[in-house]
Amino acid sequence: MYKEYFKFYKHINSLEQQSNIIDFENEVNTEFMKPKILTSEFFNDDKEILDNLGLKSNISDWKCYDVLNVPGLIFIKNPFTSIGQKYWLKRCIADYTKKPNRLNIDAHRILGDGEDWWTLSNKNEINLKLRNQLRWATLGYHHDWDTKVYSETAKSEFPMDLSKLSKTIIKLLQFPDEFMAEAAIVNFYHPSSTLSGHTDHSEYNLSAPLLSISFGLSAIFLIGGHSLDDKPVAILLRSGDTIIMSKESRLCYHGVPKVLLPKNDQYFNYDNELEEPFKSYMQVTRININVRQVNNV
Ligand SMILES: O=C(O)CCC(=O)C(=O)O
Ligand SMILES: [Fe+2]
Repeated sequence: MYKEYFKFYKHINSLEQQSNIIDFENEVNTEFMKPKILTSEFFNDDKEILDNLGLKSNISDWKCYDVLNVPGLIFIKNPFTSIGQKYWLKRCIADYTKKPNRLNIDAHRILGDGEDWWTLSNKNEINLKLRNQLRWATLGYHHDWDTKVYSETAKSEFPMDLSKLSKTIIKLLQFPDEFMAEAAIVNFYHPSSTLSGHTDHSEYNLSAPLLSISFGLSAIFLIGGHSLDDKPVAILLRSGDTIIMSKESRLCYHGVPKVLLPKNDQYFNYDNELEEPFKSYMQVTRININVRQVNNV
């Protein structure tokens, strides 16, 4: 079932007549989602912390939902300020892609000693091709995509700011345990990119939630059950939208069958006031930051 739906959504060209896609921009459809009430305590005490992390500091601006078809899946409608989005985008593009973090293009040996992907991609026209070759960066524990294991020998320091952001969002959602951000994958998508259905099961701690933040182009996120035979639901993710995979949903099949160009998404919300070269890169890019706790405490 999952694969058939994936194929279907991969080939759609616009959102028109796609009434099956859950779109949190529209009226809240109580059949699919339940608004989640956050207590104001944290907000009142820590407005400054939220502001420093690029998050909206008023509780009334946070719109969170439980996705009823997928128990444990929480959707947060863009909790970032416009300044916050720009900050995180630039961190992903220009900083998290530097050593010691690992990139898919490391294997191609394109970057010389002391060279980094973003600086080199912007040096001249020829290197523009390099821009499109980056698909992912791993931070903290570097996930080995071949062996699918996290190893103590393949590990670098996890960025403090991203750790703080993840901990704060998890705390706001009133999860009982403190979240330890130990591994992250930053995915870079272009309009023709897809990510096929998979489960993230390599972490030793599978009861901790997984945090997934998207920026830039909108995309269809397809999430099913614990088996590929379960019927999936399609959710539209726009810039800033954040999802938490916890409890049952933590081990559900999920993927990205479609990245949408702005002209195909009437509610495209990304207010591209970036300076070059970030601006032109983000016109054709979706970034997803996937943060995981690896170990048990
Ligand atoms: O891009 C997304 O929204 C999902 C990424 C993902 O599932 C992963 O990196 O494991
Ligand atoms: Fe995943």
